[in-house]
Amino acid sequence: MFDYLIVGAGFAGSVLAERLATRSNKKVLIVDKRNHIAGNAYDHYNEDGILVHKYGPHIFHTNAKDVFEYLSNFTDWRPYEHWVLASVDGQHVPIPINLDTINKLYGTNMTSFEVDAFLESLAEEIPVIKTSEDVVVSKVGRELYEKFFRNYTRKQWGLDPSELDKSVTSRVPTRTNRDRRYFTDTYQAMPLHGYTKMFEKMLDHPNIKVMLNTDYHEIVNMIPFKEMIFTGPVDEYFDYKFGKLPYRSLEFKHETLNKEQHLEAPVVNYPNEHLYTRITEFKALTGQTHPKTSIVYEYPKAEGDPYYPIPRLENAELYNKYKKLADETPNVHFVGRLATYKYYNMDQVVAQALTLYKKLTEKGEEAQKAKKPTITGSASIIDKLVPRAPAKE
Ligand SMILES: O=c1ccn([C@@H]2O[C@H](COP(=O)(O)OP(=O)(O)O[C@H]3O[C@@H]([C@H](O)CO)[C@H](O)[C@H]3O)[C@@H](O)[C@H]2O)c(=O)[nH]1
Repeated sequence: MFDYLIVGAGFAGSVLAERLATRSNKKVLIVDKRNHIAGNAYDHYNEDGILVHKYGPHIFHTNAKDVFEYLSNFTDWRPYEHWVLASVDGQHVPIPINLDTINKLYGTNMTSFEVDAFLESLAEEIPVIKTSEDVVVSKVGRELYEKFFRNYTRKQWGLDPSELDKSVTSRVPTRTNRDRRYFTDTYQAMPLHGYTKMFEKMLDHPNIKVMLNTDYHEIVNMIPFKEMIFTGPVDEYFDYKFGKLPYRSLEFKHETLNKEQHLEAPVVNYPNEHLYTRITEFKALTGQTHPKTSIVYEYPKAEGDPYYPIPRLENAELYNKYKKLADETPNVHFVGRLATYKYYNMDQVVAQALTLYKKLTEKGEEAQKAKKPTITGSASIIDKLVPRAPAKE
C-alpha cells in the first residue's frame, strides 16, 4: 500500500514526493507517461555531448528565498542572469525594451530621461488595463507594440494580444536604463549539473518508487494507495466533462552546429520573421565549453503536449468549473501548471507544491490528534515532559 500515488514527475510531483518521503516518512509511487523524470525541465547530453533542454529553455529565477534554499538541497548552482535580443527592423536589439533598444532602433543617443519622455509621448492613455495589448500600448505606444509584441504574441498564442489577459505581456517589463537582464529576481541561477541531476537527487529515497513510461490509468486500479496527487491537465482528469481547456503547445527543432558559438545572445526572439518565435543556444545558459554548439527553435502550435494554459477570461471561467469539481474530489490533490491551469514559472510551482505539502501535513497532524484518547490527558502531560525532537532533514 502506497500512502500517495503522484501523477507526473515534474516540479510539482517531485517536490511533493521528496517532502512526503523524507519529512513525513510516507511511501510514494510517482508515475510519469514519459520515459524520464523532470517534466518539461528535463535536460540531457545529446549525441555530441552538449547539455540541452529537450523542451526549450528553462531559466531559474525567483525572489522566494525559501524556494531557492529548498532546491539548493539538491543542486549547486551556476550564477546566470538571462538576457535576450530581438530581431527587429533588421537589427538585434535588447528585449525587454531599454535605453539601448530605443537608441539603436531610432539611431539616437538619448539619455535615460529623454527616453523616458520619448516613451511617454508615444504611450496611449488607457483608463483600465485589461488585455496584453493594453499593457504594452499604455507603456510604449502602438509602433513599438507592433514591432516587438503583436506578432510574437500572435505566433506564440494563436491569439491577438487584445484577446489575452494582461498578465501575459506584463511578464516583460519596459526600462529606460541600460539594464539588459530579462529578470530582476534576487536569485538567478542554473542548476550546476543540470535539472535532471537535481531531480534525480530529489527522488533518490527508499520511500519513493518511480515508474516511467506509465499512464496512471494503467495502474490506478491495480496498485493500492491512500491519496493521489495529480499534476496533469485538470480537464483530462475529469474526462473533459465540461469541455476541453485550451492549452498552447510547442514543437522543438534541435540542431547542433559545427562551430563554437552561433548567436549574439543566449536567446534571440523573432517577433516578425519566421514561423518560430525564438532560438536558444544552450551553452550560453549552461556555461559548457565544447567545440560545437546546440540550438533549439520553438514553433508554437495548438495541438500536442500541453505546455501553456492560455490566460483569458473564458478559459478562467471554464477552469473554475473544473476547480470546483477538483475541490470536491476527496483524497485527490491538484497541483502544478496544468492541474491548476496557471501560467506559473518553475519557482511558483515549487512554492505551490511546498504549500500543499504543508497543508497535507497539517491535515495529517489534525487526524492524528483526533485519534488521541480524550479522557486520560496523559499524552499532553508527556508532551510537556518530553520535548519533541526536531524533524530530521
Ligand atoms: O519578444 C517578445 C517577448 C515576449 N512577448 C510576449 O510576452 C509573453 C511572455 O514572454 P516570456 O515570459 O518570455 O514567455 P515564456 O513563458 O516563453 O518565458 C520562458 O522562456 C524562458 C526565457 O524567457 C527565454 O528567453 C524563461 O525560462 C521563461 O520565463 C510572450 O508569450 C509573448 O506574448 C512578446 O510579444 N515579444
